[in-house]
Amino acid sequence: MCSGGDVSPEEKARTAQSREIDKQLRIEETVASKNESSIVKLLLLGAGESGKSTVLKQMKLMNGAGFTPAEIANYRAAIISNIITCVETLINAMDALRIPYGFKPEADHDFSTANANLCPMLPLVPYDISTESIIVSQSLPHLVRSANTSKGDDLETSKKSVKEEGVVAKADDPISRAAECIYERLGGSEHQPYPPEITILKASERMVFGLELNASIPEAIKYFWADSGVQYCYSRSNEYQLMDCCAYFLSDAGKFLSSTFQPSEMDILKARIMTTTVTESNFKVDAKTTLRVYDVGGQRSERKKWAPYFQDVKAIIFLIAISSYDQVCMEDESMNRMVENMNLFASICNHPMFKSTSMIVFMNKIDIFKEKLAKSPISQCFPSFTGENSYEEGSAYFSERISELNKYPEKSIYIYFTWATDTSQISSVLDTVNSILLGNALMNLGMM
Ligand SMILES: Nc1nc2c(ncn2[C@@H]2O[C@H](COP(=O)(O)OP(=O)(O)OP(=O)(O)O)[C@@H](O)[C@H]2O)c(=O)[nH]1
Ligand SMILES: [Mg+2]
Repeated sequence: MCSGGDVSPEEKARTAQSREIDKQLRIEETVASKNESSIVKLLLLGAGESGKSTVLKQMKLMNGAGFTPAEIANYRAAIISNIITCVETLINAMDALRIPYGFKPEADHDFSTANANLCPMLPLVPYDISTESIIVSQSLPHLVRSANTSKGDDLETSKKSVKEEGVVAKADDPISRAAECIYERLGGSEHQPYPPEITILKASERMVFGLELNASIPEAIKYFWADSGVQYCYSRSNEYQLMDCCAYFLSDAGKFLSSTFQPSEMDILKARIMTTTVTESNFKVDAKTTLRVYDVGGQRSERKKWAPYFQDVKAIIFLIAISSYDQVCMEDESMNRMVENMNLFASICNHPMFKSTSMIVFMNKIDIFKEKLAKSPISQCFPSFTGENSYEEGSAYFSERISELNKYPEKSIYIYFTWATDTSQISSVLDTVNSILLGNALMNLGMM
């Protein structure tokens, strides 16, 4: 046994070395634990098609990550699929809404003229608002989606539940009635004299259409999209389920369907792929901090996958398509999309796990919202809206409706109006969000 004084120089060196290693390990542990705590976890939540994956794409672009060749190829296939789906949807909607090809909504469609010239089977009563409901219920009953859409129900609106508040009625005006009269007179869906281009599209099997890209298809789509009846049908797209990228892709289908086509960043931002798996993306924002972003599927069937990601969340960006106020849900046609958004937001915002989680709301798709306001009054679906149908008043109304859902007075809700497919608009919003999330230290890093 050696006493303290008898320690050999080798022994001393080994002890010193061992101490040094222990010290080093402690330093590494501290650094590791510091690294761990610098992961900022952010969830992108919201109903289907609200724009979550589009915001994630923008974050990737802003971070300089771009898209890999495999991703680009995947988006090219998605764009072809989006085009096919949009054409199929519109063809079906033309029959469902009873609109003939070539229909011109801007023509003189005075109801009495329409009766006299196009619909001899109908009684020749002059158009009069007081007889409107009788005429509609006798001749066009299927245009009225449900009993509570009739005009006499206005007095009842204050008693309606949240779900009933967002009732989306089918168009019921002289133009839609004139379209239907002509459609019926031409033989309904069975005997319509479809133009040859439409016949090509109707006859194309989905797979053949998608894979072979038959040379006549792009020309047929060009003709189809230019058709005034199809354009009128498109203007009523809130009455059925149509992708928001429809006009972007169909207006230049020839380019997108060409075999040499390579999608640009904008094409990829516009492409729609429904999310069915939760994805995790990490963005290094500085030497110590990583932003970990989770993108989830927003359709009802996808929401059961959300809960496992709720632990230790620093912030939630909740997306709401503000343009969806006059649309119904894809998964439940009796539910207004905006009402669905509000219910979903309330359940997330007031979840006990998110009592002190920063809640950032993106009221998204303001570009579509602005366009819609001109023809679709907010008050038709939200009778408590009594303002002017302007962007300022409409956005203030929905912003207030969202804010008042928060039941935690100590928690702030940050609301932004976004256009997720516009890189410069969303970048400036994300920069502001950056300062909320990470503080000034992480500003000017070109990422959140
Ligand atoms: N015009 C316009 N289109 C948008 C905007 N934001 C998203 N879109 C489009 O809306 C469609 C749906 O967007 P996604 O990002 O896939 O929606 P999501 O919330 O991820 O949908 P799920 O994955 O089903 O939950 C895509 O075609 C987008 O290009 C916007 O601000 N304006
Ligand atoms: Mg998605």
